[in-house]
Amino acid sequence: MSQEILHCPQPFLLECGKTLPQLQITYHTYGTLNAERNNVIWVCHALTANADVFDWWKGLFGTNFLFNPEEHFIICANILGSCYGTTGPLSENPESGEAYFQSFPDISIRDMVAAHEILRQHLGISKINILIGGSLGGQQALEWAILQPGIVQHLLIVATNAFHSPWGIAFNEAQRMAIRADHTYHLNVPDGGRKGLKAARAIALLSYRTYDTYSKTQRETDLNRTDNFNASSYQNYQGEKLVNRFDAYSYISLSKTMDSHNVGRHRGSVESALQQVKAKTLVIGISSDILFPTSEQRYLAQHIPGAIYQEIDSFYGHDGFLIETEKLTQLIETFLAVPVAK
Ligand SMILES: CC(=O)SCCNC(=O)CCNC(=O)[C@H](O)C(C)(C)COP(=O)(O)OP(=O)(O)OC[C@H]1O[C@@H](n2cnc3c(N)ncnc32)[C@H](O)[C@@H]1OP(=O)(O)O
Ligand SMILES: N[C@@H](CCO)C(=O)O
Repeated sequence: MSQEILHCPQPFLLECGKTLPQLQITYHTYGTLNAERNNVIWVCHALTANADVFDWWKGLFGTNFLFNPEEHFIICANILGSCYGTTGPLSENPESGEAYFQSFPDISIRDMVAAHEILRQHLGISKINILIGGSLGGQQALEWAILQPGIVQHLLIVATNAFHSPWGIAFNEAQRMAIRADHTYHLNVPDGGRKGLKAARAIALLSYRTYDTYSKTQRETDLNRTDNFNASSYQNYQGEKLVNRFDAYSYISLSKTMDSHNVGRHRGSVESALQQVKAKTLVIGISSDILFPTSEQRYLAQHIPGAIYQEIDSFYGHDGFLIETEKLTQLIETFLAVPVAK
């Protein structure tokens, strides 16, 4: 595995019309590009993950797993706006000499893809054999396959959508309200908004799991308890866990990126945008996903030419895309066994 940083000193024009004076992209690679240059797997990560896909998507990625460095050249870049080494709200704005914090400009999924494109060209990669992502990662992968239809050969998208739903936006807004209600967020300091972020993650967890997951994992065994329930402690623990590895400014920036995801923007319609995809596409839904319900993936498969839809029956809800790696492996292996039509 190698971790690298690409420094791009040129201004980076964003979809909103503003410009970042410079860009830094942190990325990981695993394995080596083969002589035919046809073994590239590019992973687009979700909201709070990072470039180390072997750490957060174990079971699908890693030695002895389907996507392994012996066979494949695997690339994963930290996304624009995040806090794991790529330019984001805590990066220094070279024009002011201070971190951006709330002044970080609005970014979009297309901007994230534009940053991936810079890295792809820097690495001299002309074809991506497999482009994969779940959730916000799937939104990027889909946009990329529309923007650059000639480059992606296989598109694997999980628990994602063509445009973010009012339901999803409402969840994100509730989380941003929690962060903005924390007065420290408005101080524009690196640990500003920690309490708000903790509450935001607790809200988000409700959309990543289900009634049944909570009933099973947080069930009370003490009949007489009237306070300090397991479910409460779990919400606090999960909030604290995120606060210890993420910041509120990146969180708000990335959640707004998810809200504005819409492949139809400036393309006439969502359906005609999806028609642009040339890659052989597998769309996977998760039966218990309440955040990105399976109707969204069925819609994708209906409008992406030749796409195949498969569903994972999972107990875990939306985060099943990170957990159900055996089921994902089976579906993907079967899908890849059919060669791409020439
Ligand atoms: C080093 C890193 O973390 S890098 C990871 C980067 N993060 C990502 O990429 C995001 C993607 N990952 C995720 O979202 C998650 O890790 C998932 C979905 C894969 C798994 O979720 P988890 O939070 O691990 O599982 P789950 O919801 O079952 O929670 C288990 C945790 O809650 C704790 N917990 C469970 N019940 C309770 C409770 N009642 N009270 C307090 N804590 C509790 C467990 O002890 C466990 O703690 P641990 O994470 O310290 O081991
Ligand atoms: N659990 C995921 C978000 C859901 O897509 C993450 O923290 O990145």
